[in-house]
Amino acid sequence: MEITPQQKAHVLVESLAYIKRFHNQIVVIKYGGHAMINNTLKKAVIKDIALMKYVGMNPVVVHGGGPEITEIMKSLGKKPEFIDGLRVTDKETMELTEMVLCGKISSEIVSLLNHNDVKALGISGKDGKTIQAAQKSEKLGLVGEITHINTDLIHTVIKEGYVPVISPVGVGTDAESYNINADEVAGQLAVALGAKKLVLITDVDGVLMDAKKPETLISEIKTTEVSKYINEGIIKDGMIPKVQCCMGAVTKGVERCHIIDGRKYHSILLEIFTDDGIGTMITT
Ligand SMILES: Nc1ncnc2c1ncn2[C@@H]1O[C@H](COP(=O)(O)OP(=O)(O)O)[C@@H](O)[C@H]1O
Ligand SMILES: CC(=O)N[C@@H](CCC(=O)OP(=O)(O)O)C(=O)O
Repeated sequence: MEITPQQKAHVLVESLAYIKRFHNQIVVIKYGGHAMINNTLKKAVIKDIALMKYVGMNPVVVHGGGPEITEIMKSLGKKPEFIDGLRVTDKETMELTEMVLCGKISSEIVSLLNHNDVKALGISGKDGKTIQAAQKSEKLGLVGEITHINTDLIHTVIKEGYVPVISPVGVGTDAESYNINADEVAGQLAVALGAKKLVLITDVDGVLMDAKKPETLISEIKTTEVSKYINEGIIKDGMIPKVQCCMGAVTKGVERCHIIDGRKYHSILLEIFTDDGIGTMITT
C-alpha cells in the first residue's frame, strides 16, 4: 500500500506529541545480542536510536552480546553453561566476555552511531566505577550482582551531547571484573538515571505463552503475575532476567518498560512514537 505525501506529513505531525513528551528525557535501550542478527538490521536499530537523539531525547544504550561470547567460547573448545539464563563464568570466560563486549560490540555500536552523525561514547561498567558489583553466587563464578551504580560519568557525557553505550561488565572492591547480565544492568541503570522509559530489544515478539507461537503474545504483564509465569515454566531462560529487571524498574519509578522484537524494522520508533505499543509491557 502506497503512503501519500499527506499521510507522511500527518505521521510527522502526530510524532510531535511524543517528541515533546520525551524531550530531554532519558530512555534506556537495551540492545540484546540475539537481535544483532545482521548488519542491515543492526544499522536500522542504530538509525532509530540516532533519530531519538536528533529530536532531543537522551537515549542511553546498554548492549548485550551473549551469542558472540558463546561463539568465541566454542571456537576455543569451551562449553558454555547457563543457570536461569546467566552464564557460568570462570576466569577465562570473564576475559573473553570483556574482550567481546567492551572490545568488539561496544566499539561497533559507537562507530555506527558516529557514522549517523550522533556523538557516541563507549563506557564499560568499570569506567569511572560506573557499575559496582559483588559475586552473585559461588556456582555462577564471576557473575556479578550490582551493588551500586555511579551515574556521574553517564550524566557528564550526556551533558556533553554524547549517547553513552554501556557494556555490562562490573567492577568489584578488589578491582576484579564481573560479568553481569545486560538486562539487569539496563533495569537498574534506568532506575538510577531516572529514565522515563526502558525498552528491551530482543529476538521474539515479546513474552509469549508458548515461546514458539508469536500469536500467543502477552501484551501486558502485571508485576504480581511475573513469579506465577516463571514458576509455571512459561517464562524461562533469557526471558527470566528480562521480566525481572522490568519488574524492578517499574516498581522503582520507571514509567514504562517494554520488551520488543528487534527483528522487526523500526520497532523502537513504533514503540516510542505511537500509542499502539508493541511487544510486552510490564506494569505495576
Ligand atoms: N515465555 C517466553 N516468551 C518469549 N521468549 C521466551 C519465553 N521464555 C523463554 N524465552 C526465550 O528468551 C529468549 C530471549 O532471551 P535472550 O536469548 O537472553 O535474548 P537477548 O540476547 O535479546 O537478551 C527468546 O529467544 C526465547 O527463546
Ligand atoms: C551473566 C551473564 O549471563 N552475562 C551475559 C552478558 C551479555 C548479555 O547479557 O548478552 P545478551 O543481552 O545478548 O543476552 C553473558 O555472558 O551472556
